[in-house]
Amino acid sequence: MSIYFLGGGNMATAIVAGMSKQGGYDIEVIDRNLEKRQHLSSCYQVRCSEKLPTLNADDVLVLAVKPQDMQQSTAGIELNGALVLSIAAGLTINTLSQFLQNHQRIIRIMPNTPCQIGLGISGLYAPSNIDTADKNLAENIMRTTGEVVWLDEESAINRIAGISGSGPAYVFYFLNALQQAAIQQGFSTKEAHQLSLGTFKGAVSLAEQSGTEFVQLQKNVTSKGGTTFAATSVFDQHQLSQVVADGVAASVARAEEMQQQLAP
Ligand SMILES: NC(=O)C1=CN([C@@H]2O[C@H](COP(=O)(O)OP(=O)(O)OC[C@H]3O[C@@H](n4cnc5c(N)ncnc54)[C@H](O)[C@@H]3O)[C@@H](O)[C@H]2O)C=CC1
Ligand SMILES: O=C(O)[C@@H]1CCC=N1
Repeated sequence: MSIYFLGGGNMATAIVAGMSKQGGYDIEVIDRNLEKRQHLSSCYQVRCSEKLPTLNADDVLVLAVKPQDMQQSTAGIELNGALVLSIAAGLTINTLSQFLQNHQRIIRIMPNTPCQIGLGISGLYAPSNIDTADKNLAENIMRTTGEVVWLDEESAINRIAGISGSGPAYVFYFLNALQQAAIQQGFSTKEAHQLSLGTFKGAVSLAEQSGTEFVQLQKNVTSKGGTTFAATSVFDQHQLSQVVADGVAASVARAEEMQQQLAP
């Protein structure tokens, strides 16, 4: 059995990194970009090529090109019954099946970039025609990259994209904002980076290890009339929680809109 990746960009590289670290998989990445192929084959135990070969029924094809490139990229593929795992946002099983000559052995996955270091979290959805062996295969592949959550309905893929799929970008956004604020307070760029990252690392590990609710952990930092309260009061005035919820809703709405636009 070989695992083929169609597209060797950011997300495919993150998954390949996780899988390579665990080992035991025969992986081939297909990318039209020479630099990407050179990067992948020099960093990981993978073969790289420009064109997908004819597949066998026991192979797995991971569709990892941009949603807008999927139809063109999959034209003429000879699957011969291979299992297809699609990580693309906004492309339903139905749409993918139409791109792939009515192929029916398709599982959707919504991963995220921390898969690269084995700390990803991926949502998986399989329609009712998919058997347990295929589900286990998909789950085992994604477990090499982190946590796995099975979803009961396909629409949940759009919703999980707005939380954990896009989520690392939200965290980096806040990290950068904290770094910029530290620079405004007179710290060097390097110090500001260390302070922001160290704060996140410590807070996330504390939340994980203590198992305490996030709200309680926030209270534990916040002295009455103190400095934290002064900061979080400003966040509340700007309704930062609502801003986050609106951002997530916009992400989910965009996935739904892409679904409409990209359906044949
Ligand atoms: N980046 C992320 O955090 C996440 C991305 N995804 C999904 O993953 C997919 C890929 O996204 P990224 O990796 O971010 O994009 P990317 O642009 O980094 O990678 C796409 C790759 O596909 C290659 N490509 C395009 N057409 C091709 C073709 N016909 N044959 C061979 N290679 C071709 C490009 O050269 C590029 O390297 C998307 O469908 C996206 O919705 C899902 C979850 C998270
Ligand atoms: O931005 C995107 O469309 C992709 C899907 C989830 C994360 N990145």
